[in-house]
Amino acid sequence: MADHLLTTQGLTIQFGGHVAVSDVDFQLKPGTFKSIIGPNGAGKTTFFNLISGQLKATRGAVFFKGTDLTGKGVAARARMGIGRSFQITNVLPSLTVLENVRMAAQAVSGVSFRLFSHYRKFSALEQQAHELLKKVHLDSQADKLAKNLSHGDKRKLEIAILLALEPELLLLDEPTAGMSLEEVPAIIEVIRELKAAGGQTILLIEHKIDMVLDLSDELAVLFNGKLLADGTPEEIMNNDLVQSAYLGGLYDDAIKS
Ligand SMILES: Nc1ncnc2c1ncn2[C@@H]1O[C@H](COP(=O)(O)OP(=O)(O)OP(=O)(O)O)[C@@H](O)[C@H]1O
Repeated sequence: MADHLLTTQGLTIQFGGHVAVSDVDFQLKPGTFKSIIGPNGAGKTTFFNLISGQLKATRGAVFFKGTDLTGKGVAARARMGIGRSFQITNVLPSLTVLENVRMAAQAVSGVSFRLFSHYRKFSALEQQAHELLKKVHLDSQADKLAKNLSHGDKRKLEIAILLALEPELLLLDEPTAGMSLEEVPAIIEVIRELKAAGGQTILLIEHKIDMVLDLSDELAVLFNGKLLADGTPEEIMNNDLVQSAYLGGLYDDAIKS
């Protein structure tokens, strides 16, 4: 376990009679880009919610850097370095793009509003926010109100806000969800550059199989809440169990999206 950034052991959650995540043993090495694939309802988002603390496991445990996260809430897990995006965008609409990121950077730096009036600290945070906006190709829109961004740009802003929280592990839940086809390449490029920069270990949920194969070092397949397979993209694509149980559906999803 020591070599892994994230481990789950027997991770299970039951909603009434339905087991949404079932006895999942999962490992993620630091620096890896791993994607979780699986058909609609397979348990992917629920698995993320169990890692980030939005949901409590019925059984089993999540370990982050060797620490058992049982009993730790969302905020404690975020402070430990787990940053998570959602399928729905999560930005403050009436603030500017820059303010959204600066507020997140401020929260991490612990600079209070009283001290915030201190010009040097303020400008350092603004500088940091601009750097983060550059990483997601949004710096030219820094002064725009977040609500006036396109959907695709809101998703980029959300990633910049997450990066401001300096996560070691980035959980990206379908970053292309709801995007127009024209918007997709830009977000893929942002994620590709994040991977190349190497600052974070990234776990991605995504239905777009081309994107997953293009970016991922490893793939995990969830099916009916169970971890069906885990390995390199090549191993997964050649896995008979995955082929017979799942890949038909995956391609159908990829074509529809
Ligand atoms: N809070 C909840 N209460 C009851 N059932 C839930 C809850 N959250 C998820 N489920 C159920 O758990 C199963 C897994 O859902 P989940 O959203 O994790 O799937 P998914 O693989 O992320 O699907 P998608 O690709 O469509 O986002 C589904 O059957 C879903 O209806």
